[in-house]
Amino acid sequence: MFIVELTLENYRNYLSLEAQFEDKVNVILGENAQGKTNVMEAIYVLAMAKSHRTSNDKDLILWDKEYAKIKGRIQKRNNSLPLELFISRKGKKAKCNHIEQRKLSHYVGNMNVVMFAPEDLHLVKGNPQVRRRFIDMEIGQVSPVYLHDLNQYHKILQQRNHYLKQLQTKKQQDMTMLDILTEQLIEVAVKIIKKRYEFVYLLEEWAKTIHSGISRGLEQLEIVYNPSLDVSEDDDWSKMVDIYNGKFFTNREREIDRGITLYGPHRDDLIFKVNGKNVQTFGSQGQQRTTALSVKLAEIELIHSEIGEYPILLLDDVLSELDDYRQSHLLNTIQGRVQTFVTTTSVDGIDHQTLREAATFQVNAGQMSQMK
Ligand SMILES: Nc1ncnc2c1ncn2[C@@H]1O[C@H](COP(=O)(O)OP(=O)(O)OP(=O)(O)O)[C@@H](O)[C@H]1O
Repeated sequence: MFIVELTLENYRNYLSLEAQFEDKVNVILGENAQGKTNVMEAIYVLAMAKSHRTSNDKDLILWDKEYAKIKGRIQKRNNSLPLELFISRKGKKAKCNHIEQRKLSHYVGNMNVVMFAPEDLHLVKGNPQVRRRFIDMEIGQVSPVYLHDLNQYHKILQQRNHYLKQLQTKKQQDMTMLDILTEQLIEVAVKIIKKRYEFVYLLEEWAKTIHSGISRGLEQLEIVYNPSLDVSEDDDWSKMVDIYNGKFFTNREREIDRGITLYGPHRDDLIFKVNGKNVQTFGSQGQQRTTALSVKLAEIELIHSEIGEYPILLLDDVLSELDDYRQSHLLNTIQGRVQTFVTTTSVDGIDHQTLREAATFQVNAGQMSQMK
C-alpha cells in the first residue's frame, strides 16, 4: 500500500500542507527543526491514531490553534481509501472512507506503517515499557481484537490496583471483590499473552534471517518473550488460567502490601539475544543498532504476511546513522516493494541508486515543496 496524498491543517509547525507522493522512495530534505519529522509523524498518526513521540495529543496541534487535521488517501491493491483524523483538545475523531468510526480500535489497521527512528535503539537499550509498547502497537496494527482486549485489560488493571490500594489502607476488607477482579483480569491477560507469544515467534523467524544477512552470517539473533509469570510457549494454554490463579493466590499479601498488581502482561518483557548473549547488556552499539534494524525489517515482512500488502516505511533520520553496508542492505531490501519516506539533512554520502531515483521534497519552516 502507499499514501498518495497528504493534507495537513494546523499540524505541529504546518499551518497547511498539501503533498502528493511517489509510490517508491520519497526523500524529505531540510535543515534541523524545519518540520521533516513532523511530516513523518503525521503519516504515522494517520495510521496509528497516536504519535510515536508523544502521548499528549495536544502537542500535535499548532500552537494557539484549537484543532489539527490530517487527511490522506491510501492506495491499496484493490481500492483507494480516504482517511481523516481530527484532533482537538477534547479528543480525536477518525473517519475512514468518509464514515466516522465509533471506536479508534476500528480505525487503526486501515493503513499500515513501520517507523524506524533513532529512538528505536531504545527498543533494545531502553526499559521494558518501550518493548511492551512496541509489541502492543505492532499487534494492534493487524489485530483490532487485540487492541480491544488490551483496553479491557488496562481498565480492569486500574480497578484492581485501586482496590488493592484500598485493602492496603484498610478502607476495604472484603476479598470477594478482589477475587472477581482477579478472575476478570486473568481472562483477558491470557488472551493477550497468547497473542504476544504468537507474534514474537513470527517476528523472530523473520528477524533471525535478516539479522544474519546484515551481519554477514556472523550473528544469530533470538527474540525471547519474558513473562512476569513463569510460563513458556510450550505450556498448555488451557492451564494458563490455573497457573495465574495460583500465582495471585499465593502472592495476595504481597500485592496488598504493595498496593499494585505484580503479575500480568503489563509486567512482561522481550529479550533480544545475539549469539546467546543479551544484547541490552552485552551488545556493542553496532549490534544493538543491527538488532533494532532487523526487528523493523522483520515487521515489514510480518505485516506483509498477515495482510498481503507491504506497509509504508518511515525512516526518520536513520540512514546517516548506518554504515555503508547496512545502508545498502536496507535500501536493497525495500527497493521497488515498499513505499518509503526518508528524512535527512543532506543526501551527501548517501549514494545509492534508490535515492537517486527518488522524489525529493524540500522542507523549510513548516513549508514543503517537491524539488524538480
Ligand atoms: N505544536 C507545535 N506547534 C508549532 N510548532 C511546533 C509544534 N511542535 C513542534 N513544533 C516545531 O516544529 C519544529 C520541529 O520540527 P521537526 O521535529 O519536524 O524538525 P526536523 O526538521 O525533523 O529537525 P531535525 O533534523 O532536527 O530532526 C520545531 O521548530 C518546533 O518548534
